[in-house]
Amino acid sequence: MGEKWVLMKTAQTPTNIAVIKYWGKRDETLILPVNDSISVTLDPAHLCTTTTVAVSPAFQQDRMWLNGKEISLSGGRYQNCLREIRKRAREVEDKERGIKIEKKDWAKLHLHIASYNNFPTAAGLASSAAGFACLVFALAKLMNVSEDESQLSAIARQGSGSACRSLFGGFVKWIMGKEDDGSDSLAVQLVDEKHWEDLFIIIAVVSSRQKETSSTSGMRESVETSSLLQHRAKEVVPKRTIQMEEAIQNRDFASFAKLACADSNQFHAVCLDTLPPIFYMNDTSHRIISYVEKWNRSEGTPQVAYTFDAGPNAVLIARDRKAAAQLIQRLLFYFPPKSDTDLDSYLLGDKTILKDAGLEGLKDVEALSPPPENGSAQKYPGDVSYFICTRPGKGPILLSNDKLALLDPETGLPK
Ligand SMILES: Nc1ncnc2c1ncn2[C@@H]1O[C@H](COP(=O)(O)OP(=O)(O)OP(=O)(O)O)[C@@H](O)[C@H]1O
Ligand SMILES: C[C@@](O)(CCOP(=O)(O)OP(=O)(O)O)CC(=O)O
Repeated sequence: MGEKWVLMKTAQTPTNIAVIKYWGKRDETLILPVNDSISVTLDPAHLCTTTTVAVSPAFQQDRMWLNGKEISLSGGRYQNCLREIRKRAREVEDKERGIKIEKKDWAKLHLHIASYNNFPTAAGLASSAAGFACLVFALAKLMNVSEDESQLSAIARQGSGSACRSLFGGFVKWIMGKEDDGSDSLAVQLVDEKHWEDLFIIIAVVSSRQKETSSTSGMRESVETSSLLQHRAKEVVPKRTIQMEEAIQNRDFASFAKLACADSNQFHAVCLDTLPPIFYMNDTSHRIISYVEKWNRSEGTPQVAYTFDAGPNAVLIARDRKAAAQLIQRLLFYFPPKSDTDLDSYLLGDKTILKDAGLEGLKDVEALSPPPENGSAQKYPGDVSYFICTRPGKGPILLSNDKLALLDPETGLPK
């Protein structure tokens, strides 16, 4: 194989947000969780990772570029994913270009990987989830791997636990599994993204700075010190998971919202029960919870569910477009943009909701009246960096348009 050909594949993979949280491992290396978790996949049109993987006999070593900068692949998580996917590589032939890679060649061939997140990395928007899922999915396609998405999810899991749930669209369950080798700890799709089309999701990005305690070290400390975590994993989550699956199957928003909010709150209670305590939410997060709770109570039935991962950003899931329009009015009333920010850069993603809410420009935002359910009309301009409007979305896809590849087809280096 003295030739200089480059063979590549590009994939796009969504992020996901857990509505029943994964928090705590029973095996740190294999990344095996202490409980099942359930997530909703977010529309990749608004939040996604794109990854191009390439192989060539000319490459001297495995290399990776993340958001344009070269990063090291020496970490155990990258190495575990690369090893597991290489083990499953099969023969690949491109007759037109006269390229043939035998199964045994993969052990010697090196890879180039370029990845781009269209949202802030390590800001609590699950970049590691989309990132590792995309890496494993793209490599599986390049290497003609025959394993299905669930089996691939068990490899992505070894990059980052939550990544296993990004191999599917819609609602996804990560089954914790029982085996010591992790072979039964994998993701399955509960329903696809068309099952519950009414849902609308608004993310309040409260801070896009990198967080102080990573999920990995935070959950390790919780496992070591929180007795609430033990109770949650043994007694609470098993029942809650069954109820959540039922709520999703029946599109029962009231139960869904009750369970999702309770689970987010319990996860943050576990963080507080950790020694030393971990604070992921801030005053803005707490305010959002309180506004949503008041509004839901005043309506008699939940309009919106909230959930927070290991950071202050709020993920708000509205029961339908009408509720989402009312929600955005409320959010923009309390958290208007700073005077130098225009509405177009303050609200990203699916902007159509602005029209539903009668908000065409900043003048309309300024004219919003205080939500009737809340006694206080105090506003907090600047406390939210921006909003992202999105919906439940589809799983990973292969991009066939070569123009979207992140590596140069001749050199295999970033474009
Ligand atoms: N596109 C990507 N491809 C491969 N790895 C990625 C990608 N994006 C992020 N990562 C990895 O994930 C790490 C960030 O993970 P981290 O858990 O700290 O943040 P996050 O996933 O954005 O937030 P959270 O998991 O709390 O929601 C990065 O340092 C990098 O190693
Ligand atoms: C709060 C969470 O987002 C935690 C995610 O943790 P990670 O999957 O980022 O952790 P590692 O497995 O150590 O990489 C809840 C969830 O996504 O279920």
